Amino acid sequence: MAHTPMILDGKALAATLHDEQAKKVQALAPRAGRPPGLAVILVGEDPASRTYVANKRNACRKVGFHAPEYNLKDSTTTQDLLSLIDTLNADPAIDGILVQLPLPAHVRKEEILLRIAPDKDVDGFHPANLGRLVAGEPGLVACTPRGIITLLDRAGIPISGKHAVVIGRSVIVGRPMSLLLLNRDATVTICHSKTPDLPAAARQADILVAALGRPEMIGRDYIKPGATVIDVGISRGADGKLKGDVRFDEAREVAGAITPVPGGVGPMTIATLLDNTLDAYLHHTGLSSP
Ligand SMILES: Nc1nc2c(c(=O)[nH]1)N[C@@H](CN(C=O)c1ccc(C(=O)N[C@@H](CCC(=O)O)C(=O)O)cc1)CN2
Ligand SMILES: [Mg+2]
Repeated sequence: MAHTPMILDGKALAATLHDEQAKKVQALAPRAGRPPGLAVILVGEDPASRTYVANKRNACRKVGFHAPEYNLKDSTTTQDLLSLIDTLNADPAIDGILVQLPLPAHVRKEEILLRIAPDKDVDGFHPANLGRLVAGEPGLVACTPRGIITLLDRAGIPISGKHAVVIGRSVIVGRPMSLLLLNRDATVTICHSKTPDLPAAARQADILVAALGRPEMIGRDYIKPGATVIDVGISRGADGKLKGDVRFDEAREVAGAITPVPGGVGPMTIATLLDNTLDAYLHHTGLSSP
């Protein structure tokens, strides 16, 4: 009989989370006298970024957030963006500020991310929040890795005591992912382009997180039978189809559980952005979760 892994359906879980978020907004907004507010900033015309930002704004509005959108020209300067962030930092209707990445090359990204008030940093990219994660203290955590933890938890996949291998060391995914897994008592190996014998390192994993950004690089030989495989990669092939970093058809024959692309990690990133904004809203209003 063919082996069938558990499919970790991020799209379905994101829809459930959005229902839960809408109920929380309904319960909390009358007490706070305002809904949660997320400012969504896009600079330039990158088509993928436009799609993600539209999806974020639509998700926010569906659950009842106040979600002003700032679509800025590619020629926007670092100074223009800093001024906008200062205004939003001071705006009591705004709980979270989202600056979609990548920014145009002429914008000084580090300066922008540093300017966002840490308590409104719903992407978790500010050094203050990264530092809290390193220290194992509560703070806002990057959406993709936090969303992956939620996906594992809701699927009942244990983390404590497991060996997790994270391929990729970006500040957006690989590094915070490794720390979140470590904070949940996994034994964590971080791999990257200079890791010798990457397949052998990956085969140690009970939980394998592929976030290297190389389409369909991870095949059967990287996966221990029964492992949970989380595919963070997303790129569009010449045929127009979305591809992950994992060869899904090979991986499904060995993995115990696996995320599809699309419909796995991506929708969880957006659902988690809303969870982070709700956390910031609770902090700002002094309310507790219903
Ligand atoms: N400020 C940020 N910038 C970026 C982040 C981020 O978390 N914060 N992450 C990525 C892009 N990203 C969110 O912004 C993102 C990527 C993919 C998806 C998603 O839902 N993907 C779908 C497919 C969508 C499609 O058809 O293209 C899926 O996987 O099913 C959501 C968010 C970089 N920038
Ligand atoms: Mg730059």
